[in-house]
Amino acid sequence: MTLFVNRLTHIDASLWCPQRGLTGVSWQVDVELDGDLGEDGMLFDFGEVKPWLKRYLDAGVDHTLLVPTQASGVTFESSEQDVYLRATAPYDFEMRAPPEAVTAFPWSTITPKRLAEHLSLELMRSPPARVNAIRLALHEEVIEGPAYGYSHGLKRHAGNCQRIAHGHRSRLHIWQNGVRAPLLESEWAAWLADRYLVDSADIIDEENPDQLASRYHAQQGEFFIRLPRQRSAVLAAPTTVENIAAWLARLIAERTGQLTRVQAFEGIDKGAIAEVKP
Ligand SMILES: Nc1nc2c(c(=O)[nH]1)N=C([C@H](O)[C@H](O)COP(=O)(O)OP(=O)(O)OP(=O)(O)O)CN2
Repeated sequence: MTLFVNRLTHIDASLWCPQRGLTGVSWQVDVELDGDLGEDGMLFDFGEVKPWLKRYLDAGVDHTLLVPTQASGVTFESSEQDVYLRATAPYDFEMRAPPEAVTAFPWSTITPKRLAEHLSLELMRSPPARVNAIRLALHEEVIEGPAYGYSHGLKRHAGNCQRIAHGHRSRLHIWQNGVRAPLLESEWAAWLADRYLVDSADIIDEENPDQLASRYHAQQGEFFIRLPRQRSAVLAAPTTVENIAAWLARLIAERTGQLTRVQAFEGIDKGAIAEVKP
């Protein structure tokens, strides 16, 4: 017997991509379980499937930076105290963080399919009662229209969003004077794609003006990141989705002189709306 639950939860993370660099991802998670029925006629109570899988993902890959340690140009060092990542392609990148902020794989590239197979195997090391096979599938949300992936960290967040490089793949909706503005949506989504969004308060001095470095202390420990300034976007506030929506609405209203409303998503199905008069 096979039990399935589609879109059971989602993973929000960042990925070190040898072609694109730091990339924000959001993957919907589907699961199939093979096994035998119990006396209650169930393979595994649906009410328990979600907490079981979410607990595992939240304690693992979710809200981490996924690193393919065999990718060309990648140096990865880990100790009990912290992990250090240096990459040289497609651009110079450095990150230091507590170990739980990173998930490293001895691979040259990370794809949703390969990651799903790996997670399925790992879950099978300690399967739920009566389950004899686990198959996860990870896929991007189907988005008609513009979408962009970004990475960030929220140092004041009490949970895993404090991690300096986790990300999301998000829709972007823009209205001007009450009318959807698809051209602006495409332009701004393209500009935002694969950027690192940073609070100006967390930026530290860099000898090289082309580089941007950010350092902060949060509940989980010390975080540091450095990347080219042109791969970043600087906000004068923490990079919550509320502040991202307000920042974008203000920028677009100023540049176009029109009443602008922005619905910014943080990953799948949630976000914030801000409206700014020029
Ligand atoms: N009001 C806000 N709350 C939170 C924000 C925010 O911008 N505004 N941001 C975050 C984090 O950035 C985080 O990445 C959001 O992740 P989320 O998917 O909400 O995390 P959870 O695992 O807690 O949520 P699930 O729906 O359970 O996956 C947090 N809060």
